[in-house]
Amino acid sequence: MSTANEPLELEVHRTRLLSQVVPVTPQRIAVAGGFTALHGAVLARDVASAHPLPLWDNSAMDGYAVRSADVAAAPVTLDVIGEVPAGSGWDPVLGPGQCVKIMTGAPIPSDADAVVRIEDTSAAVEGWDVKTVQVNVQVSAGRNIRRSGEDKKAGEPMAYAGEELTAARLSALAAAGSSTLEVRAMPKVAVLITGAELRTPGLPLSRGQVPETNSLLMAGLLAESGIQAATVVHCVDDIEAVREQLAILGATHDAVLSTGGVGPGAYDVMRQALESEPEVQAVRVKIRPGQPQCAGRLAAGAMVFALPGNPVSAAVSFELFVRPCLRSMQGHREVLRPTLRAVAAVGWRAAAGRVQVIPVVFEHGAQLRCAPAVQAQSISHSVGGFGAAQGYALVPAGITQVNPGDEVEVLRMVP
Ligand SMILES: Nc1nc2c(c(=O)[nH]1)N[C@H]1C(S)=C(S)[C@@H](COP(=O)(O)OP(=O)(O)OC[C@H]3O[C@@H](n4cnc5c(N)ncnc54)[C@H](O)[C@@H]3O)O[C@H]1N2
Ligand code: MOO
Repeated sequence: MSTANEPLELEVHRTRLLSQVVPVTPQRIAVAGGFTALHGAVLARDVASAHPLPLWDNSAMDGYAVRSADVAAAPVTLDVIGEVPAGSGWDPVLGPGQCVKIMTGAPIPSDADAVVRIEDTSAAVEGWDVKTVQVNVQVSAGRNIRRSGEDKKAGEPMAYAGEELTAARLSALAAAGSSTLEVRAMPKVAVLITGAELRTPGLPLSRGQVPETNSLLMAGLLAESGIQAATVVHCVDDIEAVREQLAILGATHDAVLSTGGVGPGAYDVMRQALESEPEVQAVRVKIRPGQPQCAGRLAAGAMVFALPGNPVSAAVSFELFVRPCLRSMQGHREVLRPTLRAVAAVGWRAAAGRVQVIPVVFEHGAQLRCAPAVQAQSISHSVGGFGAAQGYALVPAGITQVNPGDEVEVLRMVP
């Protein structure tokens, strides 16, 4: 493990980690029956439309497909020679004064050039079983017709490598004729928890013991990033036991996240277990909270992110370093969450000399406002106040004080 003597800028540490990312191998998945594998996955290739959208000129309304010239003198009565329901391939020949019933989405007969809505007609009998129909309005050519290719042309780019298959994008590609898609799946992630003071939540606590909550935190943050934690392991505070776990998890996962044990203390086993790893760096980052970080690539293969144990420090580290790397592994074009501007509803002390990453709650109104969810002087351990946080304010290193009304940059995690 290499150790940086000087504290690193946030971007320097993040850029170095991103340079160590190896993207997950792409897979080709059939769209039919492939929803679970495809939804939320990231395209590994650009995709173009296989056919025009809509496929053919079709009706936008339930009504009658007519020759517009026949209804120029409306009201007029037309002969109804048949019906084109959705899904029908029938292309009836229409003579002068003839029309067909047509349903929304059905192909327009080649001889018709407009559709009259059923509301604009009167039939001799109730319902659709009619031989003649009176058309009460004029329609111009093209009225109520959805043209082939007006949405997307055949061969038009539909989506690009690095874009996520949202519900909208996945259904668009299926509509445009994709039968298989080449995607990168979610990385397989393990969570490794150390700390002799930790007890399963709900168990009685002796003096010095605390509920183990970082596994819930990490699994939850992963889930909120679209990734299911594949494995959660609780390991005793023993260097050899931790090394053994790192070797097992590192060979079977794409990434291993741990919390705790990266400080300089004698019991900080994670840092000590990683000392033998040549591609892992121990650094102090110029942020507060989240200064001590050990991260890089394990000899076993996976990337490792050994995050500080303080819960808010671990959550901040996840947001700033882990999430971007996991998104990069998945091939996401955008790995960073976009920042917004918000107005500080109250003032607080910043972390002069370091970027302060302070959990905030948002107030909605004419402008986005934010207020700290925890005390600015003691962010890292304040798991209680953090529970209400909806995002973070990022206060630059040069600032010592945020005043009410100041604009700050924020990351918004909860809508
Ligand atoms: N002498 C120094 N001490 C510390 C320094 C330093 O530079 N010199 N840095 C401080 C900073 S900053 C941080 S951050 C922490 C990093 O500590 P560790 O990563 O070694 O974390 P632990 O000591 O294991 O735990 C810290 C804190 O978090 C609680 N914790 C840990 N794991 C969990 C969990 N799974 N669930 C709930 N809570 C957890 C733990 O009980 C401690 O309270 O070091 C400072 N010290
Ligand atoms: O830098 Mo540590 O992560 O605040 O408490």
